[in-house]
Amino acid sequence: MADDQPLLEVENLTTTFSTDNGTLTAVDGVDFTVDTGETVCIVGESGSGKTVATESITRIINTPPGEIEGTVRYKGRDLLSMSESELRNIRGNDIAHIFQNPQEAMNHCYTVGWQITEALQIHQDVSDDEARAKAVDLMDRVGIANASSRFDDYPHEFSGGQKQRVMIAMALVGDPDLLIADEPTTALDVTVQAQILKLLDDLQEEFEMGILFVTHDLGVVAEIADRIVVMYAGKVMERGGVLDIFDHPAHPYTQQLLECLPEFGGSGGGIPGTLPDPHNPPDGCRFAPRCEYAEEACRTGDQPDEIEVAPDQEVSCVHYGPGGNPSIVRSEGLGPGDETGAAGDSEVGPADD
Ligand SMILES: Nc1ncnc2c1ncn2[C@@H]1O[C@H](COP(=O)(O)OP(=O)(O)OP(=O)(O)O)[C@@H](O)[C@H]1O
Ligand code: NI
Repeated sequence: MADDQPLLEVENLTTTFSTDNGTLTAVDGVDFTVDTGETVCIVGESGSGKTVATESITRIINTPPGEIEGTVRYKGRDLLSMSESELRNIRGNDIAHIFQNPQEAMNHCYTVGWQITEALQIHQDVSDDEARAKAVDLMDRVGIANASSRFDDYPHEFSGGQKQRVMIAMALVGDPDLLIADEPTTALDVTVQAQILKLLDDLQEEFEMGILFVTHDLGVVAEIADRIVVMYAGKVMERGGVLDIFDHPAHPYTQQLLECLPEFGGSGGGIPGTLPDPHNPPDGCRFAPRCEYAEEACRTGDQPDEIEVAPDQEVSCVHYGPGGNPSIVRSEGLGPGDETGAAGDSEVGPADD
């Protein structure tokens, strides 16, 4: 792999579904990259297209009714034009997924150890004894205490956090270079959530994985992200390094997401209003109907091209574009020194490590 080539490179990804009410565009021309060893978080409200975008990468969404277009390169190889059998080889081995509900992903009728062993033997030609030893080792590495004695326990004998640890162990069997994690801690209580995030962070270092992490929770993002991609209604609104986005969010949507956080003086509630109908999105910026700064220019044409507003920080907003006046948005946005609590000195701010 060339040094300058990202581990994962997604270009103009567009995923549509045919429904009884016509065609719905869940992901609409999205670009992003993930490098080895970095964590990229896709954030946005429910229905933004985060899951569909990540599940389009390895084509685990059903087509039909879905249809995926664009380019998805993994180590330079285009996954979208790959045969199903080649792709099956990539899934699990090179790219692993973990999901929100470990409950649903597990088989209740088999022991946890058996399930990890089974996953191992799909990927590696190892004897039963070797597979068992490796499974116990993996259980140990994901922090399951007394792994060898827990091997023959059934899923219901594990707590929610332990089940997610088991799912992570199963994801690691093929020694993946990219881990796609879709809200893996959302179903867990806050303490367990923090433990799982720490585990992923440790494993990332150990296994040198890139992580593509989906969440609607900016508190989680602050903990783990290197870079953030903010999605809204199938489009990318803003992207940048986590410190930059928390310190000086440029898009009004990003600003509002941050302002909702209790740590930033918000109520913890959501942004007023709802997402547009994905069958019939509005002209112009998708967020314009809910944006307090929206002007006529925001409601015409397509989603604005992304403009660089700081090194490696880009925003899709008319106010930053040609003829726009960024101070309209910036002046009332969160920024360093803002009295409601700038990211830099708030507890939710990302730890710089
Ligand atoms: N199989 C499907 N058929 C039709 N529409 C779908 C399908 N899967 C997803 N969608 C639609 O695509 C859009 C994006 O959904 P997606 O699940 O990606 O959102 P999300 O950002 O992951 O939200 P959440 O935070 O709730 O998980 C939504 O409007 C959703 O209803
Ligand atoms: Ni989702």
